[in-house]
Amino acid sequence: MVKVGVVGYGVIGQRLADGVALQEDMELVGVADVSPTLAVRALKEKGMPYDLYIAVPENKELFDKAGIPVSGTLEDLVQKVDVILDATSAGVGARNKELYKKYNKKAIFQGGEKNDVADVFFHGYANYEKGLGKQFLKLTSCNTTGLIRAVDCLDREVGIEKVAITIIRRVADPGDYHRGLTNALQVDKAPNHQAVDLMTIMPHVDATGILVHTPVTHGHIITVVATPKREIGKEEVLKYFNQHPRIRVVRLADGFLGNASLFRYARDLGNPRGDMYEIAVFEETIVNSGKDIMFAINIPQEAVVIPENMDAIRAAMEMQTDRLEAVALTNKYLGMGKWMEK
Ligand SMILES: NC(=O)c1ccc[n+]([C@@H]2O[C@H](COP(=O)([O-])OP(=O)(O)OC[C@H]3O[C@@H](n4cnc5c(N)ncnc54)[C@H](O)[C@@H]3O)[C@@H](O)[C@H]2O)c1
Repeated sequence: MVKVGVVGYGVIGQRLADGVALQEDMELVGVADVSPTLAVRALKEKGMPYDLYIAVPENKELFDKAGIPVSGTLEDLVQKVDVILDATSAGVGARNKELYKKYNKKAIFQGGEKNDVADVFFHGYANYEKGLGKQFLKLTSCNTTGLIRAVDCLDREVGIEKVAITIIRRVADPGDYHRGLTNALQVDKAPNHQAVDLMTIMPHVDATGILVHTPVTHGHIITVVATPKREIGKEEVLKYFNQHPRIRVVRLADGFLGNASLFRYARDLGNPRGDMYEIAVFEETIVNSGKDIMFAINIPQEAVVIPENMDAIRAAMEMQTDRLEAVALTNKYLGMGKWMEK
């Protein structure tokens, strides 16, 4: 039985571990990672089918806190195995190599490492013989692995002289956050800073909230549940919003279905860059919940703060001492509230 260790229990490492466990002539001694990642937590929840070793011993406390049993350090694992499958984040394998060398163990690195990490750049079908007996092998990347399978298949049958390829590459794996938000939402801890900031400016209002990042660029949407000091209905709320030159009430029924409709409308208006200084309230979202009132607003993030910046100049420079006079001037010069003109 060849004893194998998997270092880096991420997207590839988890699958490598499962793969080794299925080989009847190999024994998976364990897997190693640096911290209680979600994959490591899932390993624990599955009942620790594989022993876990930690690559950064100082992080032991994090594993203890998460109740994840640890069988030793990466160095312990390396000593127990014949060969390591290193599936750590690109570039880390080259550093780990020193440890594998120290104990004279063989290691196989993944596509993210530089080619010079290994003695041979390896593909099971195309150059198996080149890997024979070598200490360090490096696998091809996912695309290259598949590509070579196909080209090698034909090459062995008929001979191939030339290939030209186009790669349409997926940008991230499911669940990845490190390449930005791709098909993913990201939740922040509560209270969100907007609620805290609101209380700084309006200390008489108790505010809290949750923020979820979403991979879109044309504006934020905020839902607000407000508890008024006296009962207030939709009509009254609408009346106040309708009177405000920096708040535009729009209707779903008119085609304002969300942030993108407003962005397009701003472009149709000929606004530079599709900017909108005003927020929009979606009329059909205004609803009572008991004595609370709830509604959704659109925030055009690129331009919405411009008017308040103009106001700040007015205040700082004491251009106007009266608030309404100041904001009215800002609004006038920015051409705000045109939609209110009948
Ligand atoms: N994701 C893919 O589709 C894919 C396909 C083929 C090849 N690869 C290659 O596989 C390798 C791993 O990629 P991945 O997508 O699995 O990455 P990943 O980020 O999902 O996993 C890497 C894991 O290594 C751990 N790690 C980081 N430093 C470590 C250290 N010093 N010791 C132990 N563990 C450590 C991380 O915590 C993480 O769990 C890279 O070389 C990558 O280029 C990835």
